[in-house]
Amino acid sequence: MRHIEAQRIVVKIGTSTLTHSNGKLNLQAIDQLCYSLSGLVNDGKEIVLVSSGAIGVGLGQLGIKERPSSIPEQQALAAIGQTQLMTVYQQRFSVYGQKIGQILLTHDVMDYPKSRENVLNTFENLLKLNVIPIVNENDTVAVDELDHHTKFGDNDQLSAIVTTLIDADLLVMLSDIDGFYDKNPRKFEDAKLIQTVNTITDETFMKASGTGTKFGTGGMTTKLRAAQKMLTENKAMILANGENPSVIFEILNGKQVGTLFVNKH
Ligand SMILES: Nc1ncnc2c1ncn2[C@@H]1O[C@H](COP(=O)(O)OP(=O)(O)O)[C@@H](O)[C@H]1O
Ligand SMILES: N[C@@H](CCC(=O)OP(=O)(O)O)C(=O)O
Repeated sequence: MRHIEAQRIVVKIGTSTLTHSNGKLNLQAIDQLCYSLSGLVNDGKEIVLVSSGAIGVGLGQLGIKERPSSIPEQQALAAIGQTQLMTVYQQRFSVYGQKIGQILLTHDVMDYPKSRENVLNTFENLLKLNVIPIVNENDTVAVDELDHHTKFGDNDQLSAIVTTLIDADLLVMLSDIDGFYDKNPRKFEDAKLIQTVNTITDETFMKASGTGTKFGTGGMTTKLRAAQKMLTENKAMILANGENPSVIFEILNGKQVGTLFVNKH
């Protein structure tokens, strides 16, 4: 058993968990996610959801099989997919009487004190109202250019930024894999799950590689960067399989699932 005490929790869910490999929405996962998070709010927890999926859902809607490589095309798909994604969240959360709000952010939100303050105020007020803020990167304005501090398409690190900004106790990262392994389990059958990570070094990064599906973006590397930020902030992160998002209840009950990234005390 693990001792997990968390009141304010950020949950990040990736495209590969929200969509099937044919590009269609994984309604079972989405429904279970909405049910679980609503249940936690009813139990008095403060929950923020960082949800990817805009580009993946946009692809599915247009019936496009491959993710285009150009940023403008991806941005257009995100604009299409984000509204569909929020519509589905709105429908599914409302079944459980749960209200939601949308927050679109860029990675540089922490760099500008006024933006930071305004975003934080929005989060605090939504949480006070028992609303679940649903965050995604503002894909339309985010670009990967040297004159701009943002990096397009990395919600793993964005979720770590949000966790830090709102001073949450725990970041739960739901992916399409059971946790962090000593090598990529999709390539190596003998890969072993690591249950706890206390420090992240270059050696840790050597164990990580790219994405598991054609819709995921950062692979394990961006998840490790997020975990690294959490350890620097003395916060905890759990990486677990989001196939059944109700796994969050097991996590909060201290069951040994996924990989826990935490500083040694
Ligand atoms: N050491 C590792 N342990 C676990 N997964 C790894 C590792 N190295 C690479 N991966 C890959 O990272 C993938 C998860 O990242 P990604 O596809 O970006 O998912 P998401 O859409 O949830 O962000 C896994 O499916 C796996 O293929
Ligand atoms: N903002 C993008 C997601 C970027 C991203 O980090 O995706 P993922 O690797 O699936 O978590 C979108 O909504 O499609």
